[in-house]
Amino acid sequence: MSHPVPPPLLVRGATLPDGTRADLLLADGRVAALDATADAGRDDAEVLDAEGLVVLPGLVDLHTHLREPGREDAETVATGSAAAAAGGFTAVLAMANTSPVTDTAEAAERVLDLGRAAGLVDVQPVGAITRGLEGHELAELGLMHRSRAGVTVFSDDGRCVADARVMRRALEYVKAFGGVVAQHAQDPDLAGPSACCHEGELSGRLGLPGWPGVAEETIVARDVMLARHTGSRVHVCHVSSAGTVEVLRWAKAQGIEVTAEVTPHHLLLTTDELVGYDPTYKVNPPLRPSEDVLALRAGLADGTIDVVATDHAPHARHDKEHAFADAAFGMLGLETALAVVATTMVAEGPFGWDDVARVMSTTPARIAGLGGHGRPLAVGEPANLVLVDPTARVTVDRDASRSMSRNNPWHGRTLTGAVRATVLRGVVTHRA
Ligand SMILES: NC(=O)N[C@@H](CC(=O)O)C(=O)O
Ligand SMILES: [Zn+2]
Ligand SMILES: [Zn+2]
Repeated sequence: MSHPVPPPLLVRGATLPDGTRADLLLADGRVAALDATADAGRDDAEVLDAEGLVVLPGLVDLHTHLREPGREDAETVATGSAAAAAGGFTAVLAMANTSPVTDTAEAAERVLDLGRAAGLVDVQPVGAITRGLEGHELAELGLMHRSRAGVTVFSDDGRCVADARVMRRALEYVKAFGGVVAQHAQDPDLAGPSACCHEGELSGRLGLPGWPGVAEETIVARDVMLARHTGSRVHVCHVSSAGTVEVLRWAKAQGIEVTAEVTPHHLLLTTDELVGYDPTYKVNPPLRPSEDVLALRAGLADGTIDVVATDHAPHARHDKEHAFADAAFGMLGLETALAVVATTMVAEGPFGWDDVARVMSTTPARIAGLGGHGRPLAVGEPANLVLVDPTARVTVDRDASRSMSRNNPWHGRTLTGAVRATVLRGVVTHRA
């Protein structure tokens, strides 16, 4: 595909993640100059005033549900890409639980092409681990990897690969080409088919069937041992419990190849949200008590949890607006992720912006093997970046979303930090 060459862009007066100030000249899709006088001799450059703004490498989301094909009433690749760009992302991994499931090379290439047609972020398909997400027969892992889509991340997300033998085979298979198996850790026997929130005192009071953190922890414990046994890489999706953080800490100390993500909602929201039975807060894994939230923040701060991933999960009104027990699981996340991380980990936490760049760009790009993303802001690197106003206070309005769906748990909340511009290969994909 041929792209028109974007005009040169001068990002003036930005603060780099390490706190230093610089001008960045972007030309031919790359960082052409980076210093205090980058504008010298480039009168043709369009100027982006970045005074007071932090510049980060474009964000990379390891866990996005774009719903196309199959549920274009909830989201399309185009609307999800627009939401991603508005959230500061330049690349997203599109989960495989679409209809049909992304379990063939053709299906993966179709998602890749839809992403290219939308043109706002790089959409990298995740391949299913098993055919139809059924948990039994391995999908075409090798063919998906060798296809134009170059799939390296495989996940049955939405469902847990409960059969240890299947998980072992998947790990062995992807090892040959350096792939990674991303697990939705939820033991179906321990969690039960109707579980819809955290199992605890509150679920009893509300009369809702719950599932305990141990249903996640036992799967993660099993999977890290399978990763050790096979010498392959496992990634744990949306960690929600303190016990899982302990398992991960132990596994990493052993040198086991495991990485893990936490979602913005699990970093800030707790079971307290459930008292009003609002299905917006129904999500898998469920919101947990504040002890878990604090352990997740500590795990992210000390590197036990590697990345923040959104698990952006749009749902149409007719799937979400039901009694709590009957509503779909999942909540939006792309447009608010950076602000939630800025609020919980920077404004009220131990993170610098270099840490944000690490957990939302550099490390997710490395886990997914996305060469052109998560690169340092340096001369010669692809011009993928986001400009952030670090002190802006923004009250979230779900109706201002680019997503087609409205299941936004942050509606009406005021967060610190706002995305002002997103740039993909030198082209502005979002400006606010
Ligand atoms: N997180 C959710 O509650 N739902 C996700 C599936 C998933 O991430 O497990 C979805 O596809 O809607
Ligand atoms: Zn999941
Ligand atoms: Zn998910």
